[in-house]
Amino acid sequence: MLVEETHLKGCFVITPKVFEDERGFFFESFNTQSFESKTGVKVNFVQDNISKSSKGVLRGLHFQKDAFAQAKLVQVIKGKVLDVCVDLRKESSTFGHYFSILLDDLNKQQLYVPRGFAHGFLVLEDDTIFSYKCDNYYNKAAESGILYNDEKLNIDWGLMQDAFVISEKDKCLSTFEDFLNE
Ligand SMILES: Cc1cn([C@H]2C[C@H](O)[C@@H](COP(=O)(O)OP(=O)(O)O[C@H]3O[C@H](C)C(=O)[C@H](O)[C@H]3O)O2)c(=O)[nH]c1=O
Repeated sequence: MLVEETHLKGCFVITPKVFEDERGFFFESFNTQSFESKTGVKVNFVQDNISKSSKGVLRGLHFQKDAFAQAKLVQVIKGKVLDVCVDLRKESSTFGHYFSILLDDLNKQQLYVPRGFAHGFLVLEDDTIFSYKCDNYYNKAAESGILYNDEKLNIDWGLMQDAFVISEKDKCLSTFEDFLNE
């Protein structure tokens, strides 16, 4: 597997080694030993999530607060997304900066999003299945987030601006300014 650190420290793009033959393909979607040796990050994932979305759905930007913060290893099982993570670590030199990447079932790439980040994705193909591992349990009371189109974050979501499908909850998320003043 190839591991490349992004410009956001601790956030990695992982390209697994895929074994293809006349039957199809095989790859290790996670291996603790390989992950830790290549990233230098010790992680203990405790929860796996899967969501299915239609084209145009935008989920995020989400994070869990404080002790309930989650690191995530995200990937697309079927379809394609523009995946985005935002550095919300106030001591970080890239605080407020984001990284985006196209994840799909062809490149089979994964993104490791450390604790202290907001995460979201825009779905670019119908019936996209998104799967991710979390290193902390879901805690509804600790859920928080930032508006996907926050002016200060200025995330480039591409050309589909008017066709997004967004939950009422996500439409009411905080601005980055509000997050700063919390
Ligand atoms: C996240 C989560 C949700 N739920 C329940 C709560 C709701 O009744 C239902 C749908 O939740 P929500 O609308 O928050 O799902 P997403 O919008 O896909 O949220 C996720 O989307 C972005 C991209 C993320 O990175 C987060 O992991 C996560 O917040 O599942 C659970 O039971 N467990 C969970 O871990």
